[in-house]
Amino acid sequence: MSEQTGADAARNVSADREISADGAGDDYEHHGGFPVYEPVKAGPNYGTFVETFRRLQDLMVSTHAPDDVIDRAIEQTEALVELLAPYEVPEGRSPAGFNVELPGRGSALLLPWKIEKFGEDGVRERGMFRRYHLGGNGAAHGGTLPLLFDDLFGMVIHANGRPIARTGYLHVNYRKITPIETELVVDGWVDRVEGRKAYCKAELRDLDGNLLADSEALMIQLLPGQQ
Ligand SMILES: CCCCCCCC(=O)SCCNC(=O)CCNC(=O)[C@H](O)C(C)(C)COP(=O)(O)OP(=O)(O)OC[C@H]1O[C@@H](n2cnc3c(N)ncnc32)[C@H](O)[C@@H]1OP(=O)(O)O
Repeated sequence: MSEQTGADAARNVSADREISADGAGDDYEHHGGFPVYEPVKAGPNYGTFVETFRRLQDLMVSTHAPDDVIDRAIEQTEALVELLAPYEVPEGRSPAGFNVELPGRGSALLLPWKIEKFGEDGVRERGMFRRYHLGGNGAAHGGTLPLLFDDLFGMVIHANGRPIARTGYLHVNYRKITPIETELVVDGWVDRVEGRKAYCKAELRDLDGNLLADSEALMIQLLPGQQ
């Protein structure tokens, strides 16, 4: 059995399919009208940076601080904005989203889940919905599940060796309450392919194997030039 972790496998697949900056030697149809991205490697403390912000996001929605504390928080946040703003870069040049060994690949937008398996037969991720993702009464906000599934399906397409695709539709069945702050597992795979259309499926389960939600999506391969 391979000792490769899911993140290793994801990194290796990306490296195998790495393409030169001008796209030379690459089947252009592989990436439709997408620019050619070179993965941007995160520095050693980037994961801590993102995790600290995630903690801040949790606190943003779970505190009721006095006005003077809010005033100090504004000051300190403004100082952070001033610190980071000079380093703003165009799409594709930030480590956010490119680092498969980090939860949510290092993007604060994505759910902080880690890749456990990354193969042609599917992708598995493990993680939690956090306080930031609360909908009501202990359950994850219903809008956060499509985010998890949609990003997973993008990975499923990549892991399956298919050209870049966009989501045509995404359907979610909410079967049971999805709790926050509880470790969960999601599995996604390509169910069938019809030309440009890949029909994908996914299941979100708790660690007792209970099905919390499942999803089906149509991922449509981009044509050359399609954004
Ligand atoms: C860096 C990696 C990015 C990874 C992306 C991650 C996933 C995402 O979140 S993508 C963002 C969300 N999705 C979008 O914004 C997509 C917006 N839509 C589009 O851009 C276009 O509709 C696009 C490109 C998907 C397809 O357009 P187009 O090439 O004109 O395809 P079109 O001819 O209409 O449809 C192709 C086939 O799919 C079918 N189809 C298209 N949409 C649907 C739908 N919603 N339901 C059912 N079938 C559909 C069509 O009927 C057609 O089938 P057939 O070939 O059998 O006749």
